[in-house]
Amino acid sequence: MLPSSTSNSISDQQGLASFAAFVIYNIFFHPLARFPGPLLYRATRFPYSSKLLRGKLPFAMLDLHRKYGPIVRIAPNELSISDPQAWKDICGHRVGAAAGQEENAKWLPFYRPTAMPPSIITEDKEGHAMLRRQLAHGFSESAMRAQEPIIGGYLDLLVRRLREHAVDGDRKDAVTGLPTKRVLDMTAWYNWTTFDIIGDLAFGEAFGSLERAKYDPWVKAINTNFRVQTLVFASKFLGLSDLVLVVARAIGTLIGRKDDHVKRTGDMLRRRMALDVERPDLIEGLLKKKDEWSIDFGRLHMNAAVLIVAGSETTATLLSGVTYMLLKHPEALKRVTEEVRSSFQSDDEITLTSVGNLSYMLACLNEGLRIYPPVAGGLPRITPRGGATILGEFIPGNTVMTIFQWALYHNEKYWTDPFGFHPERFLNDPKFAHDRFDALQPFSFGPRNCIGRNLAYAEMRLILARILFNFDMHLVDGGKDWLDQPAYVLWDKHPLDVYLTPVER
Ligand code: HEM
Repeated sequence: MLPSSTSNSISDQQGLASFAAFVIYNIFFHPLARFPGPLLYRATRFPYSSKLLRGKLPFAMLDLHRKYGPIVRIAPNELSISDPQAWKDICGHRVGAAAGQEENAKWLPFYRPTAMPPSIITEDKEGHAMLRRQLAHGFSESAMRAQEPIIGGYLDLLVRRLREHAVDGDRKDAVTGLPTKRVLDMTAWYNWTTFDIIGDLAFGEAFGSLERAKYDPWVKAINTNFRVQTLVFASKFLGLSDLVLVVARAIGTLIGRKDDHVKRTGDMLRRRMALDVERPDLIEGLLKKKDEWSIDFGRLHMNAAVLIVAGSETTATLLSGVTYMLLKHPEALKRVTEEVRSSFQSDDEITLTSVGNLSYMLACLNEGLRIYPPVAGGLPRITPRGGATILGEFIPGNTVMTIFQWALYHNEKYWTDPFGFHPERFLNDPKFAHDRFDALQPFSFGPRNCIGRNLAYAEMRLILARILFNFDMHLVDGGKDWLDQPAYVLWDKHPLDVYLTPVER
């Protein structure tokens, strides 16, 4: 029998040899070998995983696309694709030249790195089509009109709570003699607002965050959960068993709390189901025809939870980003504030219909979506077994393909001054005539695009209009670059500290 040190060294050598063979295969013989990219990215998934874990992947993609062009091999089996046409080719409806072609499915190791039931986001084509049909009514124009009073109630509450919190009634400023201003983290306030709204629209009751001016623990856990999912996904490729262990423990502790959350949201959903009236909310479509098609409570619950996550964090992120960009650009802030204040005499004139006329504010929101897309990271798809044609190139089967929004929106090939905040680019300013507006798809594209797009725009316009109408805003730490944040799939947002001065009328 060999001594254990000798057998270890033999197995070490074997391990090394098979790793070397794996690397050589990836670089020279893999079906993606002809695609350009840095050697280390083509050879292994280490550089990708390391950037992903540090929240730097979308930024790294911009550098790679500048150097290698629109198709870059960023892992042995993955291409990053950065071109306006990519949306149609990868995510678009299978019509025209693509008619009859199979869809590029969502890449499940990324979307579901741990065992969890499927939701509308991760369902297969048939399951997705059915859920989408059932949910469509809740997101229709008429449903949104019916939801307006529900949303309006939370916006009244937001303005009231901000007026109460903007100043410290007990302390006076030594110079002005006025009550001392309080620092408000607008990121949190936007989060509380959108979570309360979507809680009501998906479960029939709010989380009570605005009322308490405090994060609900379930909401807080969502962010942690996103990061844990990223860790699990990346650590699998890195083969870091220690890290996986840490992750597993982290999940273990989370699961302890997660059981409470699952029970709580389950109870919320049961209460909503027990309501014996039709309610114009998002979940109604799934409940109404439940008897005609089979959706069990578990799937219903999962989809309600997805509505909460998809429909709140994203909208709050964009509002935080736009607020920051406006505060950094006083000219734009002045113009948008004037637009809002000259359009309305009182809060109740700010409605779904009337905010539709605020064209400069819409341009600010669109520029915000470009500079700070809420879904900054990539959402990978996989080609069908027979391959797919993307940007006129044949891509072999089982290739992972990803569009990184942040990288696509900051490439000077498609945008004039891509890092500058220029709302006028969306108002036909000739300076930006060559911009590729078709590149901008913050809500994704095709049959699996965002079903909540109109609701998101409605919320963003209503919330921003109410804030600008009621408050003057100043950044607390004017010089800090708030946009310098880690980007995973979503952003890991810093607090956005602002002073608010209520406008008296
Ligand atoms: C600025 C705000 C928003 C942004 C940027 C955004 C972005 C996106 C993106 C990029 C996707 C595609 C996900 C994928 O391909 O895997 C998506 C899907 C989805 N979003 Fe949004 N979203 C926003 C607001 C909302 C709102 C308010 C809701 C309301 C509940 C919502 C509900 C959904 C749902 C249910 C899906 C899955 C749709 C499907 O698979 O058919 N989103 N969103």
